[in-house]
Amino acid sequence: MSAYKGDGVILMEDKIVVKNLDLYYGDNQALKDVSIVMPEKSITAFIGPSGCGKSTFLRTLNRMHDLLPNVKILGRVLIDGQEIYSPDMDVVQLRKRVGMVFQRPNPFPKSVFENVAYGPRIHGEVRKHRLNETVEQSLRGAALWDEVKDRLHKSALGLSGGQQQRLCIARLLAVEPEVLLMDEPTSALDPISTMKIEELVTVLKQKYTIGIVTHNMHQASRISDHTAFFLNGELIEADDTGVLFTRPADKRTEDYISGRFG
Ligand SMILES: Nc1ncnc2c1ncn2[C@@H]1O[C@H](COP(=O)(O)OP(=O)(O)OP(=O)(O)O)[C@@H](O)[C@H]1O
Repeated sequence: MSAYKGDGVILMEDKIVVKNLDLYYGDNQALKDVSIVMPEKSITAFIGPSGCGKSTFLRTLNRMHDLLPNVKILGRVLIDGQEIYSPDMDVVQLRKRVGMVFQRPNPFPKSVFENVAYGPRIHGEVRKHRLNETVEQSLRGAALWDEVKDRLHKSALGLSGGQQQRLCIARLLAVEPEVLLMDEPTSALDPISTMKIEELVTVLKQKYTIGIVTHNMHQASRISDHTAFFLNGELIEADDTGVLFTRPADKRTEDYISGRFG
């Protein structure tokens, strides 16, 4: 993996290609000329000190900023070669293809079943047997089925934090996404729940392209294939995780991963 520079050839296995991306919140530039590729069916971790733009970057990949006023975005984001900021992009379809989970699990105050069935329903599925199948497959896919199969019609808010986070992942899987974005998905969880999510993520990469923001460098080195280091809105370095953590090319990366700042 490399930080994408210039107009080179886009490889088939590059699911996401970002070129010269700038993002401004009003006058504050939060992303500066970011160019990177995210290879298909692999995990890319985004690391860097607080406020360096990791979450902002992740949110550009499914146009989450569309919902905020005063945000200006320049540059290009391509998914499967398609410009996601093109005016004819269907944003509802984009968010189905590129799903996101957040730091705090946010299930709806509905049953486990209804949480997972929600997405397929809003995309038009009404057949009961199809919904049942999708809910079961998605919960299995999120390694949650065995824990909830006897309480499908009870409130999702009665689940533990770790179970709620896996439910949020099941909710994404139910609409058959291609890319899963995770913004510090384990930072509110205990070590056992964290381990279960980490195991799950490494299984999910067989089918999905995954981007994960983490403050935990052990986590990044344990689970990711590629790591990107951000500082003050700039992408300083992106490389295979093994390389970035052992032979970083930039002194600032080395200082960060060795704990000298951040
Ligand atoms: N909705 C917003 N409106 C205005 N400025 C914002 C908004 N969200 C983030 N910022 C600013 O953009 C910069 C990058 O923030 P961002 O949350 O992307 O960083 P981060 O690396 O994810 O931080 P953390 O690790 O603390 O979550 C910061 O200066 C932040 O204050």
